[in-house]
Amino acid sequence: MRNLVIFGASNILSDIFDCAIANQLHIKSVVLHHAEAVGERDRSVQERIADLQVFGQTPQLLSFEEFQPQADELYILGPTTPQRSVLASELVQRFGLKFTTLIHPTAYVSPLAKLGQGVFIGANSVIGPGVHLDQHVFVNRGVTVGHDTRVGAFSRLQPGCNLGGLSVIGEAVTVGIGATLIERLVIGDHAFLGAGAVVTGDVAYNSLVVGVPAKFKKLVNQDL
Ligand SMILES: CC(=O)SCCNC(=O)CCNC(=O)[C@H](O)C(C)(C)COP(=O)(O)OP(=O)(O)OC[C@H]1O[C@@H](n2cnc3c(N)ncnc32)[C@H](O)[C@@H]1OP(=O)(O)O
Repeated sequence: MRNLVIFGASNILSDIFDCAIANQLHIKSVVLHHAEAVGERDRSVQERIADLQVFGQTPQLLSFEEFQPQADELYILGPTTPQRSVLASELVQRFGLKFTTLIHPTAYVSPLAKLGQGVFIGANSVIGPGVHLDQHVFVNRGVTVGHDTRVGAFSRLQPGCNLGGLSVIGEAVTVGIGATLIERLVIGDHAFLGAGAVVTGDVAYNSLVVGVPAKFKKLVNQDL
């Protein structure tokens, strides 16, 4: 069994656990690089780790300072930690880490798609031919990405969103839960497409769009 080390915690940590278990990986540790902010409707990383006991898994919780790479480990970033790109660069510079891809066995990834390092693909997602997911893209459950669409580094595709073909999605973009994008769009870096939006036109960088059809709401400053 290969050992998985996860950097950063969030509410989607359990999805990474789930995918690791489905891939028969041993979840060795969760490394926190900043204090966890647990809101009153959240569950803590300790509670999530406790859930794993029934599978005989007891990952260690480590601080960033305690982490030292060991032989036979696979690495992946947690999905929603602040400044994921800064964390990834630091891990590469300090330790020369390479990140694994983690794909749920129920997902379909076209053999004609390309995945960068650190890409996560959740259960029942479908990645079409000619798609390119750049490094550390996080694809949640039940997402479809149409043929030849490119998704930039550190972007997040939330559950059940559907992306048409031939689009170019920037870096650190969030596509909200259940959003739909028609084909041939250009979405700027750090844009946020709200839950359930139907996006029928290009979106400028740092813009939040919401609604059906999606309209500009405000500027956002997403730091993924
Ligand atoms: C497994 C999981 O749980 S994964 C979870 C994944 N989660 C998501 O995808 C959620 C995505 N988040 C959203 O869609 C949020 O509503 C956000 C990020 C767009 C809200 O952004 P905020 O900056 O907090 O905006 P705020 O809530 O103040 O709303 C601003 C305005 O936009 C409207 N608005 C916010 N979200 C939406 C939406 N999805 N669709 C339509 N209108 C919306 C609000 O009603 C408000 O309108 P008003 O100005 O007329 O009052």
